[in-house]
Amino acid sequence: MATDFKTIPIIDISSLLARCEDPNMAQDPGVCEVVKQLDQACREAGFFYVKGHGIPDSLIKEVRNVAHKFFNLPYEEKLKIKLSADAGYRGYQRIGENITKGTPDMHEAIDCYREIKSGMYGALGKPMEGINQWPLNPPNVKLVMEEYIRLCTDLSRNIMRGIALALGGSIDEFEGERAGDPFWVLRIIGYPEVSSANGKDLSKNDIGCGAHTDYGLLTLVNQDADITALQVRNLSGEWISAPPIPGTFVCNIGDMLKIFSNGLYDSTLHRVINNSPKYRVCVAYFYETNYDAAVEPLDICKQKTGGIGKFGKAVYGEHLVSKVQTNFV
Ligand SMILES: N=C(N)NCCCC[C@H](N)C(=O)O
Ligand SMILES: O=C(O)CCC(=O)C(=O)O
Ligand SMILES: [Fe+2]
Repeated sequence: MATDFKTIPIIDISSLLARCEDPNMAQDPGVCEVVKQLDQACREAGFFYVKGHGIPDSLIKEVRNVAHKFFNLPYEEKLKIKLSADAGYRGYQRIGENITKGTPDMHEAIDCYREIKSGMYGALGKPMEGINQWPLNPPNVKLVMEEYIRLCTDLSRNIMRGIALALGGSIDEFEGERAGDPFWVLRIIGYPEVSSANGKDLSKNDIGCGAHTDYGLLTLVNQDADITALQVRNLSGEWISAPPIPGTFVCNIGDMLKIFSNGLYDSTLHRVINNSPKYRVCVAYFYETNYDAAVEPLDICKQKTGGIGKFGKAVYGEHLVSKVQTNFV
């Protein structure tokens, strides 16, 4: 984030999506307009809303609906899919189990990752090996989430095509060894409401998720309507709210895109505070590079930023593992 933005822009990406399979898409005026807006949003805020994304609203709501049903179950039921290092950090974490910068977060969640078959990435992949622990109750979670992940993956790939053009690259800049085989992460998150009964007190700000950046390329946030809780930090340190807007996802840039773009785009700090009297659900989908991608500034981005690489090479899988290994109590 390079500016004191006060609001988060809304970008209608329908004309980008309509041309995404066209090899001459970069010449299309409608695509050019979306690309221009993406570039501005990524430079200024690192956050934007996408509308015209094509994912059915019924599925977006169903995803949050099954999440509410799961979090409403008794603790013993939720513990049946408890997260552990042995399960590849997949599964359910209770409120306070996730830690951000040393402070327990006031959220519970189910973490899911693209599956890694045993030995697939050698020692690099080992900590994340495991199969996802989908709840059996409510019964349709796996089915709904797998369909949702499929659509979010397609959508993200297409947004990344627009971002590739925005950076002055070719449309397939983030294909192949970079992100042709994207690793994805799904976090199904619940933030308790404000009430003295669960230890939350109106007079203090309990942090649902402390200030952090996301780890990969792009995040798609599907948040409950009517509760404003997500906040994004601008250059002077003010927290700008990202309220839910019907028909949109909140979309933000992760650490790997910051490196690829040589800092032209930043992975903006954000946090979550649910000060409402209602339990809040958010389902965050993270589109990441190939698990074993070696990420370094793109030449086209170095040229735009003084010619010198500002970041060394990072291996995405190492970055992810260093995070998950310190994220839990
Ligand atoms: N995969 C992602 N981005 N997860 C976001 C969780 C952020 C909080 C985490 N404890 C942290 O400190 O990173
Ligand atoms: O709950 C939200 O709105 C965002 C959650 C988030 O930032 C994350 O899980 O990385
Ligand atoms: Fe985040």
